[in-house]
Formats: sequence, structure tokens, C-alpha cells
Amino acid sequence: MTGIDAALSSLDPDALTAWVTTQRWFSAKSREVTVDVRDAVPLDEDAGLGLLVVEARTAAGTHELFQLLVGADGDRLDHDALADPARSAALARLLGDGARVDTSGGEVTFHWADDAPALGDPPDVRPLGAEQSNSSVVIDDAVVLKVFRHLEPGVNPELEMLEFLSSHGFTAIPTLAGWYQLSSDVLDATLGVAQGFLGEATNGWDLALDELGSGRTDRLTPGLRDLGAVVGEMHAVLGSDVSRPEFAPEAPGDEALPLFMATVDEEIEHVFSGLPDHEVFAPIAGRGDELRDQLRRMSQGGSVGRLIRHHGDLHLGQTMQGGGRWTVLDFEGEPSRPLLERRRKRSPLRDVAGMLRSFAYAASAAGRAGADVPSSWESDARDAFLEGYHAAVDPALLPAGDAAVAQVLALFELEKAVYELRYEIDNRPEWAAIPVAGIARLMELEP
Ligand SMILES: Nc1ncnc2c1ncn2[C@@H]1O[C@H](COP(=O)(O)OP(=O)(O)O)[C@@H](O)[C@H]1O
Ligand SMILES: O=P(O)(O)O[C@H]1O[C@H](CO)[C@@H](O[C@H]2O[C@H](CO)[C@@H](O)[C@H](O)[C@H]2O)[C@H](O)[C@H]1O
Repeated sequence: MTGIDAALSSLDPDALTAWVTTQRWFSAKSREVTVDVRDAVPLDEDAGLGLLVVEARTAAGTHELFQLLVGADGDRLDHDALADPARSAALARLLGDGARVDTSGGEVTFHWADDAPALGDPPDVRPLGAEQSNSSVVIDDAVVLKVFRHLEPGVNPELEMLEFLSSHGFTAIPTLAGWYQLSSDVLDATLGVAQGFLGEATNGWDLALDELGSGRTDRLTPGLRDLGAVVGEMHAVLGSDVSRPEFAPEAPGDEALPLFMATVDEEIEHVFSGLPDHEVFAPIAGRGDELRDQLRRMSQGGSVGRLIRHHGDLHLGQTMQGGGRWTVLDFEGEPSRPLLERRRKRSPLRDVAGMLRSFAYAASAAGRAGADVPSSWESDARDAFLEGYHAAVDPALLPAGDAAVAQVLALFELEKAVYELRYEIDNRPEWAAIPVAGIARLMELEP
């Protein structure tokens, strides 16, 4: 036995665990974990490229599946084939060819859209090099292939949403070029999505930090009204098709609010009971019950409006501006929530709240990096974005009246800030002060 088969069969479990648990996309870094292989698929013998589905189990009994693309260096396993241009090119070729590879209990199928660009021979592939929850490579400077790391059964919302939005004429998204998926007795799941590469565009988060760092107000601010309009139009489209059950807008049932409250309540309980003993958390430590009381006060209003499929993790880093237009990226939803929850219909104001939190993040991050952030910057950014949003969204999707909208937005900002606290503790503890400040501020808000 030689090549990828040999490398897969001589795999060192300790080395595998050590590699997986130190990756940016592996969120349970703070816990003790064992990693086992659930499925191993040689994808391309000549290139020495293979696919692993691995399971990470914690002592507490949680278990999650992850995708690895691996390579054979002799009979040694290279854990990161995406860092190798020749193996990444082999993956791109499988996509471009619309290939099918049998696994021991099923198949991996690759799909390439009819109007997607023809790939080079061989394709030129390089890492995208962005701060990410997954791993992306750029193919021929034309396509970005995002390889999903955390796998869950079912269609990934990124694929589902790009398909829906493009087929309904919404153009402020990258074009869908292809995808690949696993259908096997281990798992049926989307493994990766390929989309048009926006080479000349600049990320909204970078625009915000440039603006705040330079003391100028010409990078992000002038485009925020347009960005709000793009998000409003996106929601109008997402709420427009009653013939597709998974997208048809719904009126919230009696259970919607109690379910929301219970979920956020539980999340507060979970995050606050495990707050690290560090001065960064001092402003909120021991105040979980106070926050839950605030949550209850904020939710004593009327309707939240209609429930629709939405972006689910909207922030400045999910937008790009180029050639005078905005593009919205990354429809995967919040990566650390279960897929079922990420596909659930919710008020579109949840996305708006995500973006408003992002303005607070940008102001804090720039301030922490030494910038002199004008005190009105965040509220001006909010106002411009909201003005554009309300001009474009279908008002029938929202609760009636400004006060009701403001109250629902505050409620979703609280939900998002609690999610961010958990996200930062798990992924970037050095950023935790930002959601801590956000939560402390929301606790003081008069509902
Ligand atoms: N189609 C694209 N063209 C150019 N850059 C992109 C594209 N998609 C994503 N990016 C860049 O990569 C970053 C991470 O992408 P994203 O889809 O959010 O990945 P993840 O879900 O893994 O975090 C984005 O913030 C953006 O800067
Ligand atoms: O990886 P994703 O982009 O899908 O989203 C996750 O990571 C984001 C950080 O990269 C995180 O966003 C938080 O930090 C941003 C600044 O880096 C900020 O603009 C966002 O407002 C803040 O929520 C996101 O929450 C998480 O799901």
C-alpha cells in the first residue's frame, strides 16, 4: 500500500488530536478533547489527496464532526492539504469536473454550475488568508472555495441561501459556482461551497477600522445608508416567496417568544456560570440574574413582526464594497449554533441587530488599538444604516411603529452580545472585553 491509502492507515491519533485542537476553526479549545476518525476517503491518488471526517469528543459527552483535507507525504499524513497548492488544485479539479468519488458507505459528489468559469489546467490555488471559522482557498483568482470545517447533517444554509437569493434576482451576493457534498452512512452534509471571488472589493470591517484608525470619515460612513438598503432589499426578497415552504414568511406562533426567552435564558446561564476568573469579566461577573431580568423586561412588548429566513450572522466582516456596490457574504449563520437553529425563521431585525453590534465592535476595537473614536461615530453609523434599511425593507415584515422596532432591536442586540461573549471566550479570549462592555451597556438600557 502506498500514497494516501498508506498515510491514512498509518495515521497517528495523538498528532491528529494535537493538530485539530489548535486550529482557529476548532472552537472547544479550552476543553479536553479526543479526536477519532469516522470516515476516510482517498479523493485523488495521484495528488495524494484525502478527506477525513473526524469526531471530537469532550469528557462532558459532547461530540462534533469536522472535515479535514489531508495529504500523503510518503506514508506520513499531512493534516492540511489546503496549504499545498498541488493538492488544493486536485480538489479544484474534482469540483470543475463535477466528479463523483465512492466512499466505503456512500459517495462524495462535486458540482460545478454551467455558468461558472472554466478552471485553468492545472488550476492555480492559494489560501484566502482571511480570519475565518472555516478554510477558504482562491482558485484562478476567480472563485473562492470555502471548505466547511464543522460538519452537521443537512444542507448548509450558505448553499441554500445563495441558491434562493440568486434565483430570485438578488444580485448583492457572490455568484454560486459550485459545491461538494458527502452522502454516506456516516453523514449527509454539504462539505464546501464555491463562489465568485470579489478580488477588487474591500471588506466592510477593514473599511471601518481604516476610517476609525485614520480619523477620516470617508471610508465606511458614506456607504452605510446603501448598505442598510442592500440588507433591507435582501430581507424583502427572503420574505417574498410563499411557494417555498422553507422560505415562506410566517406569523410567530404563541410558542415563539417563550422559546426565544428560554434559549437566551439558558445561554446566559451557561456563559455566566463558566465565566473565567479574570478582571476582564469584572463588569458583568455575578450579574447573570440581572441580565435575565433585563431580558424579561425587554421582551414585554407586542409583536416581533414576521418570521423569515435571514442571514443569521450579519456583521461588517460579512460585507464587501467594490465598484460602488455592496456584496453580502457568508450565509452559514452563527457557526457555533446547531444547523437546525441556523435554518430557523426569525425576525429579520435579528440581522439588523447583528450589524448594529458590529458598529459597537468597530468603535471598541479601534479605541483599544489607540484610535481617537468620535463619541458620535457609533450612533451616526446606526442612524445611516437604519435609514437605508427602512427605505428598502418590506415594512410588513417588521413590528408596527418605531418604538416596537427599537425594542425588538435591543432584545436581539442582547441575544447577539451574549453569543459574542461565548464566541470570544472560545475563540479569541483577548477580544472578550468588547462583548463584556456591550452587555454591561445593555443592562443599563431603559426598556
Ligand atoms: N467571495 C469572496 N471574495 C473575496 N473575499 C471573500 C469572499 N468571501 C469571503 N471573503 C473574505 O473572507 C472572509 C471570511 O469569509 P467568510 O465567508 O465569512 O468565512 P467564514 O464563514 O469561514 O468565517 C470575509 O470576511 C472576506 O474578507
Ligand atoms: O466566522 P464568522 O464571520 O461566520 O462569524 C464569527 O466570527 C466573527 C469574528 O470573526 C464574529 O463577529 C464578531 O467580531 C466581528 C469583528 O471581528 C464584529 O464585527 C462582529 O460584530 C462580532 O459579532 C461573529 O459573531 C462569529 O459568529
